[in-house]
Amino acid sequence: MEVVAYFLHVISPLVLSVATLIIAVLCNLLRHLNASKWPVINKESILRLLGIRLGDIPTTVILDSAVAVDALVRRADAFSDRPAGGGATTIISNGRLQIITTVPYGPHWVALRRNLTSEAFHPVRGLARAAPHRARALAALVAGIAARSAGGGGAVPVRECLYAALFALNAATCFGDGVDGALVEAMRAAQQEFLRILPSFRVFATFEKVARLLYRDRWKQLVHSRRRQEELYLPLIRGRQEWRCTGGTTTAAAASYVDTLLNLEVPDEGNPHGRRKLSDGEMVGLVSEYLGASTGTVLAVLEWTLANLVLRPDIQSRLHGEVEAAGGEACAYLRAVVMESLRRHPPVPSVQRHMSRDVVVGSTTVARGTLVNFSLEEIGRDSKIWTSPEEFIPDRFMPGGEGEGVRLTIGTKEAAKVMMMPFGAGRRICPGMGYATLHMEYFLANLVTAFEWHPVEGEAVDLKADHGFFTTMCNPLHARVVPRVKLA
Ligand code: HEM
Repeated sequence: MEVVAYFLHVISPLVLSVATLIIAVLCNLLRHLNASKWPVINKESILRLLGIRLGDIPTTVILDSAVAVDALVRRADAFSDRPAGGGATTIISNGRLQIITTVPYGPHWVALRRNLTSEAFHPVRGLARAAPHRARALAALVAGIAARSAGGGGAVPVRECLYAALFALNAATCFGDGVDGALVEAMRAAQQEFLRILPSFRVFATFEKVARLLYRDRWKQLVHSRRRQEELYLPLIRGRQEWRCTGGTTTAAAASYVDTLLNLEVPDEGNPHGRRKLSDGEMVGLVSEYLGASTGTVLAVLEWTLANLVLRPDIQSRLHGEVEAAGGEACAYLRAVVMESLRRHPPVPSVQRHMSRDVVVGSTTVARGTLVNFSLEEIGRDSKIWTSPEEFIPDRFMPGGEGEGVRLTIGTKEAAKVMMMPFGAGRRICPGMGYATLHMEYFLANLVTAFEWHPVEGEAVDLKADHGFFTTMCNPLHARVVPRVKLA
């Protein structure tokens, strides 16, 4: 028996590996002789044959909203950790440096998250603090679109315009006033590139050392993009720190996210009762998380919404009328349009939890070590809940509609009537929900007030999705934009 066990555990994998390599070499040789008949053998297929799946963890997928709520909200004690290796900062530091998204549930997470929600995203103080930055970003956006529209005839690259405006706004709430425009632009370019390549770093989530050997170029890219962030963010963080040390004072009303991070103390891992300041590496990661999450998500929702408005002039014209009539007050139809966009095109298509123990979900037991993937996209398009779920129908969120009164903050009391969860649920629900909702409504209301949005002649609006780090339009929206009033 022992001989058999030895063969199974030691010899057979070796034999299998050598055999696989021989097959790979033979296949590739034969491909050169008859290219159409033989499969391409590359690094990924050899690893698959060897049974190694880098970045892959046993996964259970949840598509049902009731099961999702039961797990994320009612069983929050077991569903509060994400899988390791989710962010570049964490991967590159081998888990030593953590950001809000990656830190395991516990006192460190509480400190980081509370800092964000009680300061930068405080529902009154934080959002009021962002108001002047928001107004400036809108003015620049409207002027930029008007210039690109060339009086109503030109095709406006909508994503490009939105990206510049939203990033400038978030850079201002992050670093405070007075960051040089060229530097903001360099940060935007670096962050956009970083988000583009981020999904490919998933291979480092498991067997990191092996993955680093096999994917050397990808690792170099990861290191390079992280260095670039350090080059760009650290001087600004240090500048803010020096300014404070030399007597610069920040009133609560003017504090930036970086100011709150400089004040913050987190639990000291080496000293059970001690607290410590954040390191440079942690701050760079947290700033990158803030800029990436606050820009990429809102940008995606606004672009999807405008695309739907271009395709549906009736909805656009009603939205314009209702926003004008509301005269700056809350507008139910505006809220309905944003809700429908979040339902139909959630920028974060799924949320993950990592199980640290066996747990029963629905009728199955999910084993320790499993990754549970909750599909927010499928939940928002569940035909058992929504009529014609693929259609863009904001009216479903108006009085009498099937989505009337749907709430996005899901506590145990609301758990029974959950129909969508674009911001996730449970303890790790998105902390940026209020900030994002305010900005989506603010920019959308102003963009339909300032312009009419039309298709570009000869160019179809394509609603195909690109499932990158955020779900965005595969083909960025171009629109013919006509100013409604003569802009000064
Ligand atoms: C339309 C806008 C947004 C959408 C749809 C969205 C969606 C999400 C989702 C689905 C999650 C995962 C929740 C879970 O695991 O249950 C999340 C987490 C998170 N979001 Fe957002 N988000 C948005 C805007 C923002 C903004 C503006 C920020 C600002 C920095 C932000 C920062 C974060 C952070 C830090 C987390 C991790 C929270 C934690 O682990 O405790 N998000 N978001």
